[in-house]
Amino acid sequence: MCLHRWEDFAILGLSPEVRLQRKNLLVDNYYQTKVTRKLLEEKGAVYRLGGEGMAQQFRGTSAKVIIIGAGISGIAAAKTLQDNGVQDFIILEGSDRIGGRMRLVDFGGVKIEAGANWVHGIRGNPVWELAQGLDLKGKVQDVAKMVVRDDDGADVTEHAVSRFADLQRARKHAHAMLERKISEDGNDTSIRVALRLAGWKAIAPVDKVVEYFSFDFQNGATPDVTSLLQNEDEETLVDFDDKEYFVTDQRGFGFIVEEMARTFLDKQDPRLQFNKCVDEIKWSNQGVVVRTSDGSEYSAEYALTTFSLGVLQSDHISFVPELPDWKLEEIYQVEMCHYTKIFLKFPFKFWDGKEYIFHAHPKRGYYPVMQDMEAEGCHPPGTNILAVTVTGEESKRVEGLPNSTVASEIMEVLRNLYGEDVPTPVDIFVSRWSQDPLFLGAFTRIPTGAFRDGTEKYKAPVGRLYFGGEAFHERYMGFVHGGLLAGVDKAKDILNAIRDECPSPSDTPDMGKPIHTSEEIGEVTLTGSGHNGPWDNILDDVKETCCQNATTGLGSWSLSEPKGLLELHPPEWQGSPLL
Ligand SMILES: Cc1cc2nc3c(=O)[nH]c(=O)nc-3n(C[C@H](O)[C@H](O)[C@H](O)COP(=O)(O)OP(=O)(O)OC[C@H]3O[C@@H](n4cnc5c(N)ncnc54)[C@H](O)[C@@H]3O)c2cc1C
Repeated sequence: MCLHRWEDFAILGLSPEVRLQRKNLLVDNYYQTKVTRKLLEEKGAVYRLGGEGMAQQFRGTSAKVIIIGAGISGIAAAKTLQDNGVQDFIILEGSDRIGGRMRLVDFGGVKIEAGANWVHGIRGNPVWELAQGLDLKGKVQDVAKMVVRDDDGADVTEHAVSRFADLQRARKHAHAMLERKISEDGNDTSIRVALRLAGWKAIAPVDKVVEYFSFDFQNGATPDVTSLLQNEDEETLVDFDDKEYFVTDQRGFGFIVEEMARTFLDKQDPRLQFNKCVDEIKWSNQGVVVRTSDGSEYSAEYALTTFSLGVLQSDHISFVPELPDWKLEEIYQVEMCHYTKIFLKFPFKFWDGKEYIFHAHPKRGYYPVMQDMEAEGCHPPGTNILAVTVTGEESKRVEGLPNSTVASEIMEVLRNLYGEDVPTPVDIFVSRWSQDPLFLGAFTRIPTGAFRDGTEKYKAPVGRLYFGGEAFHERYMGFVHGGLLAGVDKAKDILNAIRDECPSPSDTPDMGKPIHTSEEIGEVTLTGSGHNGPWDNILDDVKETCCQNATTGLGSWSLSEPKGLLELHPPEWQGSPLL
């Protein structure tokens, strides 16, 4: 950290009793952190977080960086910091596990995925590389292995296949329209408008389910409210490929996050703290103070949130001061979609042995997509589990119902499709992401007209508070790979900011001459309020820290203690250990 102004010192541990005075100073960052931690953790010293009038009486833990959330984004961010020499971070996770929206659940004798299940796009997808590295079992889905049944159970697959082809043609027209719009005015419209102009109408139940599978099942929302400019480009398809790998590995999709964490976090690593639900974030240009619902406080020079967009848009977190208008505008122009996965266990299997069973119901989106969980390459025969997905408004409705009602609604559908002999399920699981306060929805989606001004502001931090998580990846929003890459990118932004604080002498022409002598660096004077009371101990701590620095090769610091003043004479400039 370069200390330029008097206020900058406040973050180091200022209190009315302690003064840290500046004299042309450039202090080793590692050293400062240690002193600050000692002041705060061991002595419980009260200090002010400086800057913009944000005075804060603080009792808590401090670190260089706080990461909020231990989903794939938070864990990837922490690993990126660690790999680049920043080990002084704390991860605060509201639940008692890592993985976030990658969650394995015991159900009906096997383990099923309550959240993310597919690696979307294989070639070049970093998530695929991680999955391959762990030999994660699963299968590339083959949508051709489908059956489409109308609400009376009649097999209408042939007709549906021709309508899939019609929709594909309409999408090509829509894509041409998208290119034209980009080159002409850049004005957005909905996918619905583009499809209609291309001659596609979804009136018949078969058309509705064909369209549903092509859009809602992927985006979690209808074409009516989905951006043509942002969605029809389908970056994931373009950058990777159209293969979809359905993970059935009994270690779970989230195993990739667990394994990533294992590479840099010890089993009981105190840097990863569970059941720490953040409810307040104070931010400024000097640092961040985070409060959790159990009353604990954490301060850091930088913080990264990886909340889902649903959480960010809720009133569960208070930002102090309120986020600026430009940031709120960016956050509220995108939306959290709703996506519910339902698993039913039956005493025996009675449904079509196809990967996908589509239900063409007059009401669009009414239990429309089912999956045989013992199709080839999935779970073993005899598992007798059927998966059903609902999205959007239906998802919200279904998540508000008790399991018994959801089961009866699905039973009615199944008895229409397969006859009255269909047995009653022995168990049911309904994911309820939209009702879980740690998620409040499934994933981010982009409505029509979002990002008219580009995504720069969306990506930007406020003060020293950075925004990660899948919602903040400009290309792969909504996906596991978006979460992963957003975590890595934001951690790199923080690393860059740390580097910019204390550029090494060689690359800071504006610092004038290289800093090499203690005289040029200056000195820090820590003045106690006398030699009685706790400040004696703090001075001892400072001495101890300096000695530690010396033994860890960070340079030797000379100490003198004339008349209640402790003068620290920095050693020859070594560069930050973080760089
Ligand atoms: C049903 C469903 C199906 C999906 N299917 C796929 C799929 O097949 N393929 C795909 O690529 N993507 C899919 N996704 C999206 C994918 O799961 C996410 O994009 C990805 O997991 C997001 O990771 P993240 O780290 O950004 O966020 P999260 O996984 O949400 O991690 C954020 C973490 O923050 C924690 N947290 C939240 N609030 C607080 C708080 N106040 N204090 C402290 N901690 C807090 C949460 O507990 C969580 O652990 C699906 C999502 C859902 C819900």
